[in-house]
Amino acid sequence: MGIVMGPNQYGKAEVRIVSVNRDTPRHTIKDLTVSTSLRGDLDAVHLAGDNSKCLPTDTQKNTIYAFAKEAPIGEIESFALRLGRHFVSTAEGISGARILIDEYSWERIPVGGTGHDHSFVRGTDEKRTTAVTIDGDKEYVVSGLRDLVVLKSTGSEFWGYPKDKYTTLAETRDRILATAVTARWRYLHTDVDWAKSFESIRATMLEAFATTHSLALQQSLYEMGKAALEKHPEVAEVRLSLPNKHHFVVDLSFCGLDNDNEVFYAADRPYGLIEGVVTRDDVEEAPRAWYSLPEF
Ligand SMILES: O=c1[nH]c(=O)c2[nH]c(=O)[nH]c2[nH]1
Repeated sequence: MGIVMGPNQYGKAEVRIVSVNRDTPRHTIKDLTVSTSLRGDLDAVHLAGDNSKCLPTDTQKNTIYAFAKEAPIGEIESFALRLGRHFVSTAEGISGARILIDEYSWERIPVGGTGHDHSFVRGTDEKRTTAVTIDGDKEYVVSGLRDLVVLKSTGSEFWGYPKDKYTTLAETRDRILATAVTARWRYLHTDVDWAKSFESIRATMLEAFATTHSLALQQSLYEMGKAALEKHPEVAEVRLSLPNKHHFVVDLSFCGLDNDNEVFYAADRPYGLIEGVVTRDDVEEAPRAWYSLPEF
């Protein structure tokens, strides 16, 4: 019997970077959290502490900052591909890289018609995300979003489920349906207008959430993924993680009042967690694209 080193990766996690484009007096900003992970011939550092092929995580961090200065960051997918390709092509023994980026939204402070030139207000909590994986000569881009909070005040039912001696939930033909969408979708190639594709997939999933008369959050999940795939041939699969943000009708009978789905108690936990993969049935699976990704 022997003991061997299994799969591993290493890098700098959660590098915070804010980049200001000052080319004109009307500045633009990018606010990102970037994580790098390198993979490859790393037995020596694990087995013997031999660092000769261990590009320091500190250098990885510096590379992120330098790359942001050497050329415009652009879309997060392009920046992640630039970084990943750099590490794999220049670092000895490194054959793979995973670059994770979360982008935070800033909006111009609404001063004058088009907003202030260099003053911004943090947008919503929603993050745009990408996870780029380079594995030898293969490249995978999985983009998405997190914390997109949505709610339907009607158009949602939940009934017809099995009952047993532990069941207390009442069937409902009308309830609030609310969730914070985490979605990631895998692109089939890298020849993509990343910003346009992101905006359209987001809008398509929102429309599907709104227009689906939901008999279960699971059904809404499927409809959201399906709508995105139908409209976006460049996408192979969509993975969704949807916490069911329960809203309970408050019993106002103690003071003789009816409550016709007007006053709710918004519970923060526990919550149902509805997760699923919506995929084309004619594409190859890509487990490497998803390996060790948060939430999936
Ligand atoms: O849309 C729902 N799906 C469930 O699986 C579930 N379970 C539950 O208690 N409420 C709900 N709602």
